[in-house]
Amino acid sequence: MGAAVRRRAPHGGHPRAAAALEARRRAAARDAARRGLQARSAGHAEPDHGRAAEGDARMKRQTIAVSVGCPSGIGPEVAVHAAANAEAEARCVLVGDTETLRRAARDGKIAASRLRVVASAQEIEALALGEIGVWGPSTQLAAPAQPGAPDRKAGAAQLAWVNEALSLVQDGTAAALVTGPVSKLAIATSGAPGAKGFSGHTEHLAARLGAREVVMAFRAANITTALVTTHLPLAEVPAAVTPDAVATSCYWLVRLLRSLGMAAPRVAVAALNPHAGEGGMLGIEEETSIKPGIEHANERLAADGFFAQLSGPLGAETAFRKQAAGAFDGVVAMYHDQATIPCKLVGFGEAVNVTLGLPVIRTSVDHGTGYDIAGTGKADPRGMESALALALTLAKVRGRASLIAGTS
Ligand SMILES: NC(=O)c1ccc[n+]([C@@H]2O[C@H](COP(=O)([O-])OP(=O)(O)OC[C@H]3O[C@@H](n4cnc5c(N)ncnc54)[C@H](O)[C@@H]3O)[C@@H](O)[C@H]2O)c1
Ligand SMILES: N[C@H](C(=O)O)[C@H](O)COP(=O)(O)O
Repeated sequence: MGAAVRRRAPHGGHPRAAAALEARRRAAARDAARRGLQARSAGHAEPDHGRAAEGDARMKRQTIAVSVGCPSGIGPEVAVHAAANAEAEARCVLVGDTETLRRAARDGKIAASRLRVVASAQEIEALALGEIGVWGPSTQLAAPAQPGAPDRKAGAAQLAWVNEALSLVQDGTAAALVTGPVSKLAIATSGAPGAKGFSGHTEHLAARLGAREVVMAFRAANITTALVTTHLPLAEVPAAVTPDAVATSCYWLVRLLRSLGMAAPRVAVAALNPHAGEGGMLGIEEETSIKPGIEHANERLAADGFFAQLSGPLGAETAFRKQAAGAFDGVVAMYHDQATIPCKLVGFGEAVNVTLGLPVIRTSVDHGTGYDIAGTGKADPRGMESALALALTLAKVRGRASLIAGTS
Protein backbone atom coordinates (compact mmCIF):
# COMPACT_ATOMS: atom_id res chain seq x y z
CA MET A 1 0.00 0.00 0.00
CA GLY A 2 1.41 3.40 -0.92
CA ALA A 3 2.46 5.45 2.06
CA ALA A 4 0.35 8.38 1.00
CA VAL A 5 -2.84 6.36 0.94
CA ARG A 6 -2.24 4.14 3.94
CA ARG A 7 -4.87 4.64 6.63
CA ARG A 8 -3.47 5.35 10.05
CA ALA A 9 -4.08 2.63 12.56
CA PRO A 10 -6.80 3.72 14.97
CA HIS A 11 -5.06 5.37 17.87
CA GLY A 12 -5.42 4.09 21.38
CA GLY A 13 -8.22 5.42 23.48
CA HIS A 14 -10.75 6.24 20.81
CA PRO A 15 -13.67 3.85 20.77
CA ARG A 16 -14.01 1.91 17.51
CA ALA A 17 -17.57 1.89 16.31
CA ALA A 18 -19.16 -1.36 15.18
CA ALA A 19 -18.81 -2.15 11.49
CA ALA A 20 -21.89 -0.90 9.73
CA LEU A 21 -23.04 -1.65 6.22
CA GLU A 22 -22.31 1.91 5.23
CA ALA A 23 -18.78 1.66 6.58
CA ARG A 24 -18.20 -1.50 4.55
CA ARG A 25 -19.52 0.19 1.44
CA ARG A 26 -17.21 3.13 2.00
CA ALA A 27 -14.27 0.86 2.65
CA ALA A 28 -14.92 -1.01 -0.58
CA ALA A 29 -15.03 2.23 -2.56
CA ARG A 30 -11.89 3.50 -0.84
CA ASP A 31 -10.10 0.25 -1.52
CA ALA A 32 -10.95 0.59 -5.18
CA ALA A 33 -9.55 4.12 -5.16
CA ARG A 34 -6.45 2.96 -3.35
CA ARG A 35 -5.89 0.14 -5.79
CA GLY A 36 -5.88 2.73 -8.53
CA LEU A 37 -3.47 4.92 -6.65
CA GLN A 38 -1.20 2.01 -5.76
CA ALA A 39 -0.95 0.98 -9.35
CA ARG A 40 0.36 4.41 -10.17
CA SER A 41 2.82 4.82 -7.39
CA ALA A 42 4.99 2.60 -5.32
CA GLY A 43 5.63 5.38 -2.82
CA HIS A 44 3.57 8.51 -2.55
CA ALA A 45 0.43 8.68 -4.64
CA GLU A 46 1.64 11.18 -7.14
CA PRO A 47 -1.11 12.69 -9.25
CA ASP A 48 -1.08 11.39 -12.78
CA HIS A 49 -2.81 13.40 -15.48
CA GLY A 50 -3.69 12.24 -18.93
CA ARG A 51 -5.00 8.71 -18.49
CA ALA A 52 -8.22 7.99 -20.32
CA ALA A 53 -9.74 5.86 -17.57
CA GLU A 54 -8.95 8.44 -14.98
CA GLY A 55 -10.40 11.11 -17.21
CA ASP A 56 -13.69 9.22 -17.23
CA ALA A 57 -13.66 8.82 -13.46
CA ARG A 58 -12.85 12.51 -13.09
CA MET A 59 -15.90 13.48 -15.08
CA LYS A 60 -18.17 11.34 -12.90
CA ARG A 61 -16.91 12.67 -9.58
CA GLN A 62 -18.90 15.00 -7.35
CA THR A 63 -17.19 18.01 -5.83
CA ILE A 64 -17.59 18.37 -2.08
CA ALA A 65 -16.71 21.73 -0.51
CA VAL A 66 -15.29 21.33 2.99
CA SER A 67 -14.98 24.25 5.41
CA VAL A 68 -12.23 23.10 7.74
CA GLY A 69 -13.35 24.69 11.00
CA CYS A 70 -11.23 26.24 13.74
CA PRO A 71 -7.59 26.38 12.56
CA SER A 72 -6.35 25.67 16.10
CA GLY A 73 -8.56 22.61 16.43
CA ILE A 74 -8.52 19.20 14.79
CA GLY A 75 -10.65 20.27 11.81
CA PRO A 76 -7.79 20.92 9.36
CA GLU A 77 -6.04 17.62 10.13
CA VAL A 78 -9.17 15.46 9.90
CA ALA A 79 -10.22 17.30 6.73
CA VAL A 80 -6.88 16.67 5.01
CA HIS A 81 -6.88 13.01 6.11
CA ALA A 82 -10.45 12.40 5.07
CA ALA A 83 -9.90 14.10 1.72
CA ALA A 84 -6.80 11.93 1.20
CA ASN A 85 -8.88 8.81 1.93
CA ALA A 86 -12.00 9.98 0.11
CA GLU A 87 -14.00 7.73 -2.10
CA ALA A 88 -13.01 7.72 -5.73
CA GLU A 89 -16.25 9.51 -6.64
CA ALA A 90 -15.51 12.49 -4.37
CA ARG A 91 -13.40 15.45 -5.36
CA CYS A 92 -12.69 17.41 -2.17
CA VAL A 93 -12.02 21.12 -2.05
CA LEU A 94 -10.89 22.34 1.35
CA VAL A 95 -11.80 25.88 2.31
CA GLY A 96 -9.45 27.25 4.95
CA ASP A 97 -6.03 28.76 5.56
CA THR A 98 -3.58 27.31 3.03
CA GLU A 99 -0.55 27.24 5.34
CA THR A 100 -2.56 25.54 8.10
CA LEU A 101 -3.66 22.87 5.63
CA ARG A 102 -0.10 22.38 4.36
CA ARG A 103 1.05 21.89 7.95
CA ALA A 104 -1.77 19.43 8.60
CA ALA A 105 -0.72 17.45 5.52
CA ARG A 106 2.95 17.50 6.59
CA ASP A 107 2.11 16.38 10.12
CA GLY A 108 -0.16 13.67 8.73
CA LYS A 109 2.54 12.44 6.34
CA ILE A 110 0.44 13.20 3.31
CA ALA A 111 2.56 14.11 0.30
CA ALA A 112 2.62 17.85 -0.34
CA SER A 113 2.12 17.14 -4.03
CA ARG A 114 -1.40 15.90 -3.28
CA LEU A 115 -2.53 19.38 -2.19
CA ARG A 116 -3.35 21.53 -5.17
CA VAL A 117 -4.42 25.15 -4.79
CA VAL A 118 -7.36 25.80 -7.10
CA ALA A 119 -9.10 29.06 -7.85
CA SER A 120 -11.86 28.28 -10.32
CA ALA A 121 -14.48 25.69 -11.17
CA GLN A 122 -12.35 24.61 -14.12
CA GLU A 123 -9.31 24.01 -11.93
CA ILE A 124 -11.45 22.00 -9.53
CA GLU A 125 -12.80 19.92 -12.41
CA ALA A 126 -9.22 19.24 -13.49
CA LEU A 127 -8.13 17.81 -10.13
CA ALA A 128 -6.64 14.36 -10.67
CA LEU A 129 -7.64 11.32 -8.65
CA GLY A 130 -5.65 11.47 -5.44
CA GLU A 131 -5.31 15.25 -5.46
CA ILE A 132 -6.88 17.35 -2.73
CA GLY A 133 -8.14 20.75 -3.75
CA VAL A 134 -7.38 23.74 -1.55
CA TRP A 135 -9.58 26.70 -2.37
CA GLY A 136 -7.14 29.53 -3.10
CA PRO A 137 -9.62 32.40 -2.66
CA SER A 138 -10.30 31.28 0.95
CA THR A 139 -9.86 33.95 3.60
CA GLN A 140 -6.28 33.62 4.94
CA LEU A 141 -5.07 34.04 8.51
CA ALA A 142 -2.88 37.01 9.32
CA ALA A 143 -0.71 34.87 11.61
CA PRO A 144 -0.22 31.09 11.82
CA ALA A 145 -2.72 29.29 14.05
CA GLN A 146 -1.35 27.47 17.09
CA PRO A 147 -2.75 23.96 17.51
CA GLY A 148 -4.68 23.69 20.77
CA ALA A 149 -4.50 27.42 21.46
CA PRO A 150 -7.57 29.00 19.88
CA ASP A 151 -7.37 32.64 19.06
CA ARG A 152 -10.63 34.50 18.97
CA LYS A 153 -9.28 36.56 16.09
CA ALA A 154 -9.70 33.43 13.97
CA GLY A 155 -13.46 33.48 14.58
CA ALA A 156 -14.12 35.72 11.60
CA ALA A 157 -12.10 33.42 9.32
CA GLN A 158 -13.99 30.35 10.54
CA LEU A 159 -17.29 31.95 9.60
CA ALA A 160 -15.89 33.22 6.30
CA TRP A 161 -14.81 29.65 5.37
CA VAL A 162 -18.31 28.34 6.02
CA ASN A 163 -19.76 31.07 3.81
CA GLU A 164 -17.11 30.61 1.10
CA ALA A 165 -17.67 26.85 0.99
CA LEU A 166 -21.41 27.45 0.88
CA SER A 167 -20.94 29.80 -2.07
CA LEU A 168 -19.22 27.00 -3.98
CA VAL A 169 -22.36 24.91 -3.51
CA GLN A 170 -24.73 27.76 -4.28
CA ASP A 171 -23.01 28.57 -7.56
CA GLY A 172 -23.08 24.92 -8.60
CA THR A 173 -19.31 24.33 -8.37
CA ALA A 174 -19.80 21.81 -5.55
CA ALA A 175 -22.59 19.31 -4.97
CA ALA A 176 -22.54 19.45 -1.18
CA LEU A 177 -21.14 21.27 1.82
CA VAL A 178 -19.29 19.46 4.60
CA THR A 179 -18.33 21.49 7.63
CA GLY A 180 -15.47 20.98 10.07
CA PRO A 181 -15.82 21.85 13.75
CA VAL A 182 -15.88 25.53 14.62
CA SER A 183 -15.73 27.36 17.92
CA LYS A 184 -19.16 28.91 18.31
CA LEU A 185 -17.76 31.31 20.91
CA ALA A 186 -14.88 32.48 18.69
CA ILE A 187 -17.30 33.17 15.85
CA ALA A 188 -19.97 34.79 18.01
CA THR A 189 -17.46 37.16 19.59
CA SER A 190 -15.46 37.91 16.43
CA GLY A 191 -17.37 41.02 15.45
CA ALA A 192 -17.61 39.75 11.87
CA PRO A 193 -20.78 40.64 9.95
CA GLY A 194 -23.45 38.02 10.66
CA ALA A 195 -21.44 36.47 13.50
CA LYS A 196 -23.23 37.96 16.50
CA GLY A 197 -25.27 35.31 18.26
CA PHE A 198 -23.80 32.48 16.13
CA SER A 199 -25.01 29.33 17.87
CA GLY A 200 -24.16 26.73 15.23
CA HIS A 201 -23.98 26.03 11.51
CA THR A 202 -27.57 24.79 11.47
CA GLU A 203 -29.05 28.10 12.55
CA HIS A 204 -26.52 30.14 10.55
CA LEU A 205 -27.16 28.29 7.29
CA ALA A 206 -30.93 28.42 7.79
CA ALA A 207 -30.78 32.20 8.24
CA ARG A 208 -28.30 32.75 5.41
CA LEU A 209 -30.29 30.63 2.97
CA GLY A 210 -33.68 31.85 4.13
CA ALA A 211 -34.81 28.28 4.76
CA ARG A 212 -38.38 28.07 6.02
CA GLU A 213 -37.80 24.82 7.87
CA VAL A 214 -34.57 23.36 9.10
CA VAL A 215 -33.97 20.23 11.14
CA MET A 216 -30.76 18.99 12.78
CA ALA A 217 -30.28 15.25 12.38
CA PHE A 218 -27.55 12.73 13.18
CA ARG A 219 -26.78 9.43 11.56
CA ALA A 220 -24.60 6.84 13.26
CA ALA A 221 -24.21 3.11 12.63
CA ASN A 222 -27.56 2.10 14.12
CA ILE A 223 -29.01 5.41 15.32
CA THR A 224 -30.58 8.03 13.10
CA THR A 225 -32.24 10.86 14.93
CA ALA A 226 -33.76 14.26 14.21
CA LEU A 227 -34.13 17.00 16.79
CA VAL A 228 -37.17 19.12 17.52
CA THR A 229 -35.07 21.79 19.28
CA THR A 230 -31.36 22.47 18.76
CA HIS A 231 -29.02 24.90 20.49
CA LEU A 232 -31.39 26.12 23.16
CA PRO A 233 -31.08 26.42 26.93
CA LEU A 234 -32.85 23.43 28.48
CA ALA A 235 -35.21 25.72 30.39
CA GLU A 236 -36.60 26.99 27.07
CA VAL A 237 -37.18 23.57 25.56
CA PRO A 238 -40.74 22.76 26.74
CA ALA A 239 -42.18 25.92 25.19
CA ALA A 240 -40.34 25.23 21.94
CA VAL A 241 -41.73 21.70 21.65
CA THR A 242 -44.81 22.77 19.70
CA PRO A 243 -47.00 20.54 17.51
CA ASP A 244 -45.58 22.25 14.41
CA ALA A 245 -41.99 21.73 15.49
CA VAL A 246 -42.64 18.06 16.25
CA ALA A 247 -44.39 17.60 12.90
CA THR A 248 -41.54 19.29 11.02
CA SER A 249 -38.89 17.02 12.54
CA CYS A 250 -40.97 13.90 11.89
CA TYR A 251 -41.54 14.93 8.31
CA TRP A 252 -37.90 15.67 7.49
CA LEU A 253 -36.60 12.59 9.26
CA VAL A 254 -38.90 10.47 7.12
CA ARG A 255 -37.58 12.24 4.02
CA LEU A 256 -33.98 11.59 5.07
CA LEU A 257 -34.72 7.91 5.70
CA ARG A 258 -36.50 7.62 2.37
CA SER A 259 -33.54 9.23 0.64
CA LEU A 260 -31.37 6.54 2.23
CA GLY A 261 -33.50 3.86 0.65
CA MET A 262 -36.24 3.15 3.20
CA ALA A 263 -39.58 3.31 1.42
CA ALA A 264 -41.71 3.07 4.57
CA PRO A 265 -39.55 4.15 7.51
CA ARG A 266 -40.46 3.18 11.06
CA VAL A 267 -39.98 6.21 13.28
CA ALA A 268 -40.32 6.48 17.05
CA VAL A 269 -41.19 9.89 18.45
CA ALA A 270 -39.61 10.33 21.87
CA ALA A 271 -41.46 11.81 24.82
CA LEU A 272 -40.15 14.93 26.53
CA ASN A 273 -40.90 13.90 30.10
CA PRO A 274 -39.86 10.86 32.12
CA HIS A 275 -41.97 7.81 31.33
CA ALA A 276 -43.79 9.71 28.59
CA GLY A 277 -45.40 11.97 31.19
CA GLU A 278 -46.83 9.09 33.28
CA GLY A 279 -50.41 9.93 32.29
CA GLY A 280 -49.93 13.65 32.91
CA MET A 281 -48.42 13.22 36.38
CA LEU A 282 -44.88 13.95 35.11
CA GLY A 283 -45.70 16.47 32.40
CA ILE A 284 -48.29 17.30 29.78
CA GLU A 285 -46.31 18.06 26.60
CA GLU A 286 -46.87 14.51 25.34
CA GLU A 287 -50.62 15.27 25.17
CA THR A 288 -50.52 18.95 24.26
CA SER A 289 -47.72 18.96 21.69
CA ILE A 290 -46.27 15.61 20.74
CA LYS A 291 -49.45 13.67 19.92
CA PRO A 292 -50.88 16.56 17.84
CA GLY A 293 -47.47 16.92 16.18
CA ILE A 294 -47.50 13.27 15.14
CA GLU A 295 -50.99 13.75 13.69
CA HIS A 296 -49.86 16.81 11.71
CA ALA A 297 -46.85 14.90 10.43
CA ASN A 298 -49.01 11.98 9.29
CA GLU A 299 -51.27 14.39 7.40
CA ARG A 300 -48.35 16.14 5.73
CA LEU A 301 -46.62 12.89 4.79
CA ALA A 302 -49.86 11.51 3.37
CA ALA A 303 -50.41 14.70 1.38
CA ASP A 304 -46.95 14.26 -0.15
CA GLY A 305 -47.59 10.58 -0.87
CA PHE A 306 -44.97 9.37 1.64
CA PHE A 307 -45.71 6.36 3.78
CA ALA A 308 -44.16 6.04 7.24
CA GLN A 309 -45.02 4.47 10.55
CA LEU A 310 -44.79 7.06 13.32
CA SER A 311 -45.01 5.66 16.85
CA GLY A 312 -45.12 7.62 20.07
CA PRO A 313 -44.73 9.44 22.24
CA LEU A 314 -42.44 6.76 23.59
CA GLY A 315 -40.14 7.14 26.58
CA ALA A 316 -36.85 8.36 25.09
CA GLU A 317 -34.84 5.56 26.67
CA THR A 318 -37.15 2.99 25.07
CA ALA A 319 -37.21 4.72 21.70
CA PHE A 320 -33.41 4.78 21.38
CA ARG A 321 -32.89 1.33 22.87
CA LYS A 322 -35.37 -0.18 20.43
CA GLN A 323 -33.86 1.68 17.50
CA ALA A 324 -30.40 0.42 18.39
CA ALA A 325 -31.90 -3.08 18.42
CA GLY A 326 -33.38 -2.57 14.97
CA ALA A 327 -37.06 -1.99 15.78
CA PHE A 328 -37.06 1.56 14.39
CA ASP A 329 -35.27 3.28 11.53
CA GLY A 330 -35.24 6.66 13.25
CA VAL A 331 -36.11 8.54 16.41
CA VAL A 332 -37.41 12.08 16.72
CA ALA A 333 -35.82 13.59 19.84
CA MET A 334 -37.18 16.61 21.68
CA TYR A 335 -33.90 18.29 22.63
CA HIS A 336 -30.19 18.36 21.86
CA ASP A 337 -28.68 15.99 24.41
CA GLN A 338 -31.63 13.58 24.26
CA ALA A 339 -30.42 12.88 20.72
CA THR A 340 -26.68 13.40 20.96
CA ILE A 341 -26.01 11.26 24.04
CA PRO A 342 -27.25 7.97 22.55
CA CYS A 343 -25.90 8.87 19.13
CA LYS A 344 -22.42 9.78 20.31
CA LEU A 345 -22.39 6.94 22.82
CA VAL A 346 -22.72 4.38 20.07
CA GLY A 347 -21.03 6.26 17.27
CA PHE A 348 -18.79 9.07 18.53
CA GLY A 349 -16.27 9.97 15.92
CA GLU A 350 -18.23 8.26 13.14
CA ALA A 351 -21.68 9.76 13.47
CA VAL A 352 -22.65 12.45 10.98
CA ASN A 353 -24.59 15.62 11.61
CA VAL A 354 -26.84 16.41 8.65
CA THR A 355 -29.03 19.47 8.18
CA LEU A 356 -32.42 18.78 6.64
CA GLY A 357 -34.66 21.29 4.90
CA LEU A 358 -31.92 23.51 3.46
CA PRO A 359 -31.78 24.11 -0.28
CA VAL A 360 -28.27 22.61 -0.18
CA ILE A 361 -26.86 19.36 1.16
CA ARG A 362 -24.85 19.91 4.32
CA THR A 363 -23.23 17.32 6.55
CA SER A 364 -20.72 17.68 9.36
CA VAL A 365 -18.59 15.78 11.81
CA ASP A 366 -20.29 14.90 15.10
CA HIS A 367 -17.34 16.07 17.17
CA GLY A 368 -16.00 19.43 18.21
CA THR A 369 -12.72 21.25 17.89
CA GLY A 370 -10.77 18.81 20.10
CA TYR A 371 -8.31 21.45 21.29
CA ASP A 372 -6.82 19.01 23.81
CA ILE A 373 -5.48 16.79 21.00
CA ALA A 374 -5.03 19.21 18.09
CA GLY A 375 -1.68 18.77 16.35
CA THR A 376 -0.82 15.60 18.29
CA GLY A 377 -1.84 13.13 15.58
CA LYS A 378 -4.49 11.60 17.83
CA ALA A 379 -7.53 12.99 16.03
CA ASP A 380 -9.60 10.28 14.42
CA PRO A 381 -10.57 11.27 10.85
CA ARG A 382 -13.41 8.75 10.53
CA GLY A 383 -16.08 11.29 11.46
CA MET A 384 -15.01 13.53 8.61
CA GLU A 385 -14.80 10.52 6.29
CA SER A 386 -18.35 9.55 7.24
CA ALA A 387 -19.54 13.13 6.72
CA LEU A 388 -17.99 13.13 3.23
CA ALA A 389 -19.50 9.74 2.44
CA LEU A 390 -23.00 10.76 3.51
CA ALA A 391 -22.75 14.04 1.59
CA LEU A 392 -21.78 12.06 -1.49
CA THR A 393 -24.66 9.60 -1.01
CA LEU A 394 -27.17 12.42 -0.61
CA ALA A 395 -25.74 14.29 -3.58
CA LYS A 396 -26.26 11.22 -5.75
CA VAL A 397 -29.82 10.79 -4.49
CA ARG A 398 -30.51 14.43 -5.08
CA GLY A 399 -29.30 14.02 -8.62
CA ARG A 400 -32.22 11.61 -9.09
CA ALA A 401 -34.89 13.40 -7.04
CA SER A 402 -34.77 16.19 -4.51
CA LEU A 403 -35.46 14.23 -1.37
CA ILE A 404 -33.84 16.01 1.51
CA ALA A 405 -33.44 19.56 0.39
CA GLY A 406 -36.17 22.13 0.77
CA THR A 407 -36.56 25.39 -1.02
CA SER A 408 -35.64 28.75 0.34
N1 LIG B 1 -19.69 20.75 14.06
C1 LIG B 1 -19.23 21.68 14.90
O1 LIG B 1 -18.89 22.77 14.50
C2 LIG B 1 -19.11 21.35 16.37
C3 LIG B 1 -19.64 20.17 16.90
C4 LIG B 1 -19.53 19.93 18.26
C5 LIG B 1 -18.87 20.86 19.07
N2 LIG B 1 -18.35 21.99 18.51
C6 LIG B 1 -17.61 22.98 19.31
O2 LIG B 1 -16.34 22.41 19.67
C7 LIG B 1 -15.89 22.99 20.89
C8 LIG B 1 -15.43 21.91 21.85
O3 LIG B 1 -16.54 21.10 22.19
P1 LIG B 1 -16.48 19.85 23.17
O4 LIG B 1 -15.24 19.95 24.05
O5 LIG B 1 -17.79 19.73 23.79
O6 LIG B 1 -16.34 18.57 22.24
P2 LIG B 1 -15.12 17.96 21.41
O7 LIG B 1 -15.75 16.97 20.50
O8 LIG B 1 -14.26 18.99 20.79
O9 LIG B 1 -14.20 17.19 22.47
C9 LIG B 1 -14.69 16.20 23.37
C10 LIG B 1 -13.60 15.13 23.59
O10 LIG B 1 -13.57 14.25 22.46
C11 LIG B 1 -12.27 14.22 21.88
N3 LIG B 1 -12.40 14.19 20.42
C12 LIG B 1 -13.19 15.02 19.67
N4 LIG B 1 -13.07 14.71 18.38
C13 LIG B 1 -12.20 13.69 18.29
C14 LIG B 1 -11.65 12.93 17.20
N5 LIG B 1 -11.99 13.16 15.91
N6 LIG B 1 -10.76 11.96 17.48
C15 LIG B 1 -10.41 11.71 18.75
N7 LIG B 1 -10.89 12.37 19.83
C16 LIG B 1 -11.77 13.35 19.59
C17 LIG B 1 -11.58 15.50 22.33
O11 LIG B 1 -10.20 15.35 22.31
C18 LIG B 1 -12.19 15.70 23.71
O12 LIG B 1 -11.46 14.96 24.67
C19 LIG B 1 -17.07 23.84 21.39
O13 LIG B 1 -16.80 25.18 21.05
C20 LIG B 1 -18.27 23.32 20.60
O14 LIG B 1 -19.27 24.28 20.41
C21 LIG B 1 -18.45 22.26 17.20
N1 LIG C 1 -25.05 20.03 17.89
C1 LIG C 1 -23.86 19.63 17.22
C2 LIG C 1 -23.20 18.49 17.94
O1 LIG C 1 -23.46 18.27 19.10
O2 LIG C 1 -22.38 17.82 17.32
C3 LIG C 1 -22.87 20.77 17.15
O3 LIG C 1 -23.05 21.66 18.20
C4 LIG C 1 -22.78 21.41 15.84
O4 LIG C 1 -23.98 21.98 15.44
P1 LIG C 1 -24.02 22.70 14.05
O5 LIG C 1 -23.99 21.64 13.00
O6 LIG C 1 -25.30 23.43 14.06
O7 LIG C 1 -22.86 23.61 14.01
